[in-house]
Amino acid sequence: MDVAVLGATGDVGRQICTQLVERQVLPTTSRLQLVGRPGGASGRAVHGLRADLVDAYDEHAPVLDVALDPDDVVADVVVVAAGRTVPPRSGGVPPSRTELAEANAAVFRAYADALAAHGSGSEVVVVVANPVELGVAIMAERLGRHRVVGMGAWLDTLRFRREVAVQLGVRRHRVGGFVAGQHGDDAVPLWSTVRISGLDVAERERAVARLRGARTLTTFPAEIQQAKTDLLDVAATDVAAAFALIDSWPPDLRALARPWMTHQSGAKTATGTASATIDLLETVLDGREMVVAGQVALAGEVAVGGAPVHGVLGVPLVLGPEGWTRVLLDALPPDEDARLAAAAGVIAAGTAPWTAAAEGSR
Ligand SMILES: NC(=O)c1ccc[n+]([C@@H]2O[C@H](COP(=O)([O-])OP(=O)(O)OC[C@H]3O[C@@H](n4cnc5c(N)ncnc54)[C@H](O)[C@@H]3O)[C@@H](O)[C@H]2O)c1
Repeated sequence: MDVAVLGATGDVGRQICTQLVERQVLPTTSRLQLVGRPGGASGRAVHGLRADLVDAYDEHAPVLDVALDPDDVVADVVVVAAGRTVPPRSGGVPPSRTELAEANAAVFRAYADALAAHGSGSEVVVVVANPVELGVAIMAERLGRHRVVGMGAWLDTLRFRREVAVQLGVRRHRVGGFVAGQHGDDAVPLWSTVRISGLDVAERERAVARLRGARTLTTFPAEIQQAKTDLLDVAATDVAAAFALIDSWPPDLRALARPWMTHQSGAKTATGTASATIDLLETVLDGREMVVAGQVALAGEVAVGGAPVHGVLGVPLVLGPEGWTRVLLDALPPDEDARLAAAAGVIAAGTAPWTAAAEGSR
């Protein structure tokens, strides 16, 4: 199986390529295509990245190949890490959400059109670039919705599991449970899906109640906004104190606040993002099925707020070699259902201007 990484020389793309090779996810007979864009800095750097990876990992590296034209992308699995990113607040005037969406919609469209025209018709696409939901919407329209998965919800899920695990004093692999919704402020930690290996139902319910206290998700959006304000305030003079402050918060808030602060610190979140992406790639490449969370284009498989969702939403799902097959979401408690409905609304509003229906009406 071959993999192509679009935006290979970006911070996230480079980490994905490095981890793919270093962790020997691909056999030496497979091909890893490093995709840059012609004319820009990445068009030059992508050749250098290839040489650097060979330098480091020649003994076990897959065949490394460079492509600069979307029409030349050939792979069984395509990772979309190309596009603009939101700079930290200290990095000048950030692009608005609309500007970011406009810029990256063009990138998503260019690669999706090329894959639709020249691809095998069976590539699985993992969207990393933001807005993840927009990438999924645009690529799913052109390539078929079951072949396209956004990885933001899986990254959010791993972060949430880690924070729950830390609080319980256990390792992350003993904690299950998912984060759904939108990647970003409208992520929805599904506390009702939390499982802790070794604990029976009653013990788990007691443990979760202890972790959550009296809070529900009703106040979660306000808590996130307050957390950001407080962190910017503290980090203005002491970044270490800002991270220490996060440690004093409950697990679901920490799961969102810590990566946000990491990005604000200037370190970015490339390593964790790449590692979560590799999880999904390993699943697809291995030919096995795994329950993960991901942003996918739904066609009514899930109902939130009493209405079926026809659009992109992060949900727990079964991922396999041909993409995602099923959503795994039982009836939710009212606070989770309401937050998920709100997230679906935010995503629908954010993707609508760039979907085929909107293009057709221009
Ligand atoms: N889903 C997640 O959990 C998650 C986490 C972190 C970052 N991200 C997103 O991943 C994306 C990449 O982040 P980064 O930190 O690597 O950014 P970066 O600026 O370091 O790299 C961006 C890459 O995209 C390429 N690129 C930009 N515009 C392009 C275009 N028009 N055509 C082709 N290539 C283009 C650049 O050449 C560069 O290689 C961003 O959208 C970021 O928001 C997502």
